[in-house]
This record gives sequence, structure tokens and C-alpha cells, in this order.
Amino acid sequence: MDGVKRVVEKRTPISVSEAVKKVIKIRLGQETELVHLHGAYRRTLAEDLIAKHSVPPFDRSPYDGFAIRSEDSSEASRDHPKTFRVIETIGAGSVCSQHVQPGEAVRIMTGAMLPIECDAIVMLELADAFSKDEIDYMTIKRAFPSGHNISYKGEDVGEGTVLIQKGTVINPGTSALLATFGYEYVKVAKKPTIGVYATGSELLDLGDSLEPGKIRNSNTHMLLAQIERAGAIPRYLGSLPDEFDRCYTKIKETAEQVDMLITTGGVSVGDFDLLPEVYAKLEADVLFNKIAMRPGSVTTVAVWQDTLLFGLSGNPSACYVGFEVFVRPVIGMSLFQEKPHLKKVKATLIESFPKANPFTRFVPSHVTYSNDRIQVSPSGFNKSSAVSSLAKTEAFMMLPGGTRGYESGDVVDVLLLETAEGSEWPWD
Ligand SMILES: Nc1nc2c(c(=O)[nH]1)N[C@H]1C(S)=C(S)[C@@H](COP(=O)(O)OP(=O)(O)OC[C@H]3O[C@@H](n4cnc5c(N)ncnc54)[C@H](O)[C@@H]3O)O[C@H]1N2
Ligand code: MOO
Ligand SMILES: [Mg+2]
Repeated sequence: MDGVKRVVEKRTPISVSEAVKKVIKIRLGQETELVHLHGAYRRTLAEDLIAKHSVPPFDRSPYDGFAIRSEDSSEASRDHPKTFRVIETIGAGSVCSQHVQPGEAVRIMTGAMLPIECDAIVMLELADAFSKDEIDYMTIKRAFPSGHNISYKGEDVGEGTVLIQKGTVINPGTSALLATFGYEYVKVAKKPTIGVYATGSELLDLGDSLEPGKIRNSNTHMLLAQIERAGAIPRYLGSLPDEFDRCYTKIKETAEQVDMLITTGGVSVGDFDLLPEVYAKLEADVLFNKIAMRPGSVTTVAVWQDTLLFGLSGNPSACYVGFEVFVRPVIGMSLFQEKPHLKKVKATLIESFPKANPFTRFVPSHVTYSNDRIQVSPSGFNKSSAVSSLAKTEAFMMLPGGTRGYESGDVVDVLLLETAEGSEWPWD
């Protein structure tokens, strides 16, 4: 330190929604790439998935049985059984090679294409099959109406139907659909690459032993997982000590190689909080550096050339929240998602939360599901510096600023962290 007492910068907080609006205005490129279907799970579709043909593509049998011309069965009854000559057996994948004449039937297995002349299927259990003089027959004791047990062409999906919209994350069912239409390669959104630097001279690496005054860098590892969960590629960059030249050079150098750069720590007003000076020397456009939220009030976002620089707080809970509220939607938008923000739902608080705060609070929370409602409770030690509660965090309670505490039984807004569908902005 230079020993000179500095004037502390006074920052004016902006609201959460103003801050989110500023960030999502900065559009990252939306690029696409082709990936093999086997590598497409959890990727995001970059084009609508349209049915290239009907499903099923032909009328077929849903049962193991006999295909008949229904009119031939119209007189059949317990007293007057009707016997058919069985002319052929077809399994799934085979096609009947003959024309089915009146009084004839085809032994047909589940999934096999219906012979063109037939319009009903008799299940094996409802027919008596027998052979006489090396000819196969079967007898039925009731009539079967036209259409009985037919799985019709297009009954599942009609040709040309838009099945899945661009921006949807591929799940196992999507993989089944893509395979149904023969997509060996799938057009998906290219994942943005996000670099992560931790800053702080107190930070130790995973293998290091604790020393007085030092702690292990947990934020980087949390962020690598958050980035992956959000659908982007994390780039591990390790940590930087609180030394200006080192931080400036590394941040500048790396920002040129990634789509977004996240740093944690060093964004507040402390003597060793160097990020504000780094942004100043880079002449980056700082969108905001104070938000009326808790935790994460010091979250800073800047734009430098084509790169978004996210200065997340060093405090673990604040860092976690800052990522989910500000970084995640930017990733989602570059992945063509129409609803890139966390999914907002209502939930019943099952534990009193008496803490009052003038700022909007994002309380790391644990969610449980009872028969007819979502229940929520703080996931543990509730401070910006908390790390222990994050492991049980599946959601944030979003509590408006200026309110007093909340009581068990109150219905509150909750932002869910792991849902297939997100929310549009604004949440309020
Ligand atoms: N006078 C003021 N002091 C502080 C203010 C303020 O407005 N005026 N804001 C407070 C708030 S709110 C927060 S949040 C923190 C933000 O601090 P920084 O983002 O500058 O982060 P650091 O100072 O570098 O570290 C804070 C805290 O977090 C620990 N840390 C840092 N990096 C990591 C990491 N990678 N893994 C685990 N833990 C980390 C660090 O050791 C500190 O304990 O500032 C308040 N102060
Ligand atoms: O930014 Mo601090 O996390 O508000 O607590
Ligand atoms: Mg600090």
C-alpha cells in the first residue's frame, strides 16, 4: 500500500431490473455448429425441429395378432365362428407380399405394416389358430369393426408439424425425436467460452494447506459448475494476487480470447479491490457497479471491445447470486433461449425469515415439494460470505426491499435454478 488515505468512491445503486436490462442489451453473437446426435444431449437446438414425415410412417399393428378385412368378420359369433385362411406371417420390418383376398388373414406382429386390404387386427389371444393339411387357419367368434386395433400413419405426429422450437435444450426425448427423423448431425447453438479468474492474495489452490490469513479459492470451482449448468464452456484460469499490473495484464490478455470474462473479488471499495482501476485503465464501459440487491450489491459489469467483463463479488454467496442473475441470461440468449432468466414461481415459506433489508434480497434457498405446493426455506447460514448454504441451494427466494421479515406460511417469489424452462424478463 502506498499509505495515502484515499477518498472512498460513493456509488449510487441501481435497481435489479435496471441492471439486468443493461446487461441483456449487450447481445453476444449467436453462433451455431453441427454436432453428432450422440454429443447433442443438453445442447440447445439452433433451429426448429420439424417433422420430416408422419410418425408412424405407415399404418401398423399395435399387437401380435391377425390382420383381417373387417367385413369378413361381420357375421362371426360364438355360435357361428368364422374361419380365415392364414396366408403369410409378417414381423416388424417385413411387408406382406400378397394381396389379401376375402376370407384370408395375415399373421402379423406388433409394429409390422398393415397389409393394404386389411383394416382390423385380432389379438392372438382372441383367435384359435390351427393347421390342417399344411395350411394355416384361424377362427374368431365375434365381429371386429373397421379400424379395430390399428395404429394409424401420422397418429403420433403429422408431417410438417413444428415439434420443438429453436432454443430448447435437448433432453432424452428430444434425442428420440431427432433420431426418428434421421438427424445424425444436429444444428445446435455454439457454447460461448467464459474465462474465470479469482482475484485475491489470500487465495490458496486445492492442494495447498491452510496458512494463517489464507483461504482456499472456492468461487472458481463453483463458477465452473455454474457455467456448465448454464450451457457454456468454462475456462479455468486460476487466481491472481491483488497486484495491479499482474491483474491488468492478465485480464486484458485473456479478455481477447474469450466471449466473456468473469473475475471474482476485488470489486468493492477496499484498498486492494483493483477491478475498478483495471476497468478504468482498459477504458471499458462500466454498465454499473452498485445494485440495490443483497447479496451481490457490488456486482460490476463492463464491456470492453466485444467482451463482457463480469466483476462478481468475492463473497461466495454474492458471487453465486451475481452469476445466476446477470451472467446466466446472457449465456441463455447466446444459446437462442427465449426465456433465459431463472424460472419464477410462488412458494410457501416453511421457516420464518425475520431479517429486514432495504434492498431486494436473493436468499439462497432449499426447495421441497409437498402434494400440492412448493415449499421453500433458507438453505442455511445467510450471509454474503456464506459458502456452507450453497450446497443445498436449489433456488433463491426473491424478497422485495423495504419489507419487514417474513413468517412461516407466507407465500413468496422463488427463482428456481434447475428447470428446463426459464422466465421472460421482467420477473416483477
Ligand atoms: N467499506 C465497504 N466495505 C465493503 C462493502 C462496501 O460497500 N463498503 N461491500 C461489502 C460487500 S456487500 C461485499 S459483497 C464485499 C465484496 O468484496 P469484493 O468483491 O471486493 O471481494 P474481496 O474483497 O476480494 O473479497 C471479499 C471476501 O470474499 C473472499 N473471497 C474472495 N475471493 C474468493 C474466492 N475465490 N473463494 C472464496 N472466497 C473468496 C475474501 O477472502 C473476502 O473474505 O465487500 C464488502 N465490503
Ligand atoms: O455485495 Mo454484498 O454481497 O451485497 O453482500
Ligand atoms: Mg473487497
